[in-house]
Amino acid sequence: RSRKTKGFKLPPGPPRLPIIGNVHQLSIDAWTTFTAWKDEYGPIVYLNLAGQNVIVLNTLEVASDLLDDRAAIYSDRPNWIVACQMLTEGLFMPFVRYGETWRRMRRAAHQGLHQNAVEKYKPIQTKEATLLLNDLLQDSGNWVEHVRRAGGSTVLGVTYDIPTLPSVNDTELRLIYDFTIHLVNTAYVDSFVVEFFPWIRHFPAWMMSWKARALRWSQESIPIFLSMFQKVKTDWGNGLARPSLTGVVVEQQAKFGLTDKEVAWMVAAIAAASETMSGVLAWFFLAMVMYPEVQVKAQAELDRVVGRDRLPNFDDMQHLPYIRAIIKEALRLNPVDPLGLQHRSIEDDIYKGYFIPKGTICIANVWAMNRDVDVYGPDAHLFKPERHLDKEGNLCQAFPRTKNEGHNTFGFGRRICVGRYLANNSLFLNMASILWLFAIHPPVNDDGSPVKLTEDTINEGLVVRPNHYDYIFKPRFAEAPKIVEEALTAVTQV
Ligand code: HEM
Repeated sequence: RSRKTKGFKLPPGPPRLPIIGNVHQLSIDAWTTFTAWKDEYGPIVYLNLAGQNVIVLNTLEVASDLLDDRAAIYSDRPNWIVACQMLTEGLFMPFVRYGETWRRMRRAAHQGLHQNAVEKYKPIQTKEATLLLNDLLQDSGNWVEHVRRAGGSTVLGVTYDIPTLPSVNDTELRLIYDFTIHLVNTAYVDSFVVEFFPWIRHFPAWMMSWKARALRWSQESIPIFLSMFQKVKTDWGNGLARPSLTGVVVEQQAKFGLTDKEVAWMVAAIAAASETMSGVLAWFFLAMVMYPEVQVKAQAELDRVVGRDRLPNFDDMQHLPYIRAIIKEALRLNPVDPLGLQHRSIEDDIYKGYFIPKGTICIANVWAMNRDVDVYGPDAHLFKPERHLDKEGNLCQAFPRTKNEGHNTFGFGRRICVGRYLANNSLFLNMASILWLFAIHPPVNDDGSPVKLTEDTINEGLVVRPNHYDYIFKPRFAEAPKIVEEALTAVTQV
């Protein structure tokens, strides 16, 4: 402890046990525990996880003060032994430590995904949104697979210029999906204890079945990522590739100073983000049936602006503020990542009279911030798109420090989600098109009674989704399926 920090206390927190500290108090839905602790201990809660200092940031004020305003200190990631060191060679972008390699990756990713750069991906997003409508028309019972396919196919199209993937079981989609799920599960569940007792990692693989398994699939996945990247690089060199994120990076690879292996990992991390999109759409469907008046209002806006002779498109975006407010509300009320991604501090710090030691892991309780009654009012727990609109019905920036989003679901500071513009565009076109085409009705039991809907969650590791429900999708008007069919012919001919 330096002289500067001497005499300052750690933030308050729950009592700890010897050796393990607060480890036993963590659960799969830790955001509910953290939110309860907010009332007891305040906006910053200190935990000790078997010697590791952790702070939970429960309000936007403290999270933004530290992770945004003091980003030079709070932009590192925890040094996860399994996820970072053992399985991804320290190169999986969301886990990469704050330093030169991350800076070079981030610059390259930004170049391909900033607000203007994502314009060039709109044709891919339009095609995928139309395909999704058609899939839902043909077979709405499998809406989860269709939504997952569309999200994955969009992101893989954007990253590797891969043509539309027809099935959720397509090889590339499965690879990315399995890789991410394995990574998250191995890192957070199977090998959890290694993070707190690092010497366990040296135990032989036969004593820890996850270790052999994890090393095997990691070694199998890496060459596939490299070959997907190499294909785009070769096509780009031969003038065969269409616009893609990998293409953008390959074109300026020397400028970014990234090796082939670093680009391959960076792009794989971006492709792995596709699951987030299907999670958000799952929450959107639930909101549309739990709040039918919102659905009706959105469809009135679509009828007024788009009409019933064509599908919505990106040119309609600025004229559909209510739909855009629905996107914000879907991301706010039930964030797919209720605890964001952990940051880590690289220097001792003093904040609000508390000592925050160097190396502290910072967990942003996004769920609590997005439902904070001091920010969103007493109806913070309700799905209410109007909160993002002014009296004239135009989008307004009612919630300072949320980077014009109206929520905190894309994270903070220098590590804020680099794919957020792409994600917002895809969410817009999917939500607008689905609401244009379908009236979404709540599921019913075999005896015709309504199924009880709740906001209970399923934590899949990478994303937190609602329980599965069999919604009923009915075209809103007789000509709609024909219009979708014509639009499909047009986009698949491009
Ligand atoms: C609605 C969907 C999405 C949500 C809710 C989301 C959320 C997040 C969050 C919370 C973070 C961590 C921010 C922090 O550390 O404070 C993050 C990081 C990241 N996201 Fe997203 N994301 C989404 C979609 C995407 C998409 C579509 C892509 C790629 C095209 C993407 C690529 C990334 C990458 C590469 C990082 C790591 C950034 C870094 O560590 O510097 N995300 N995302």
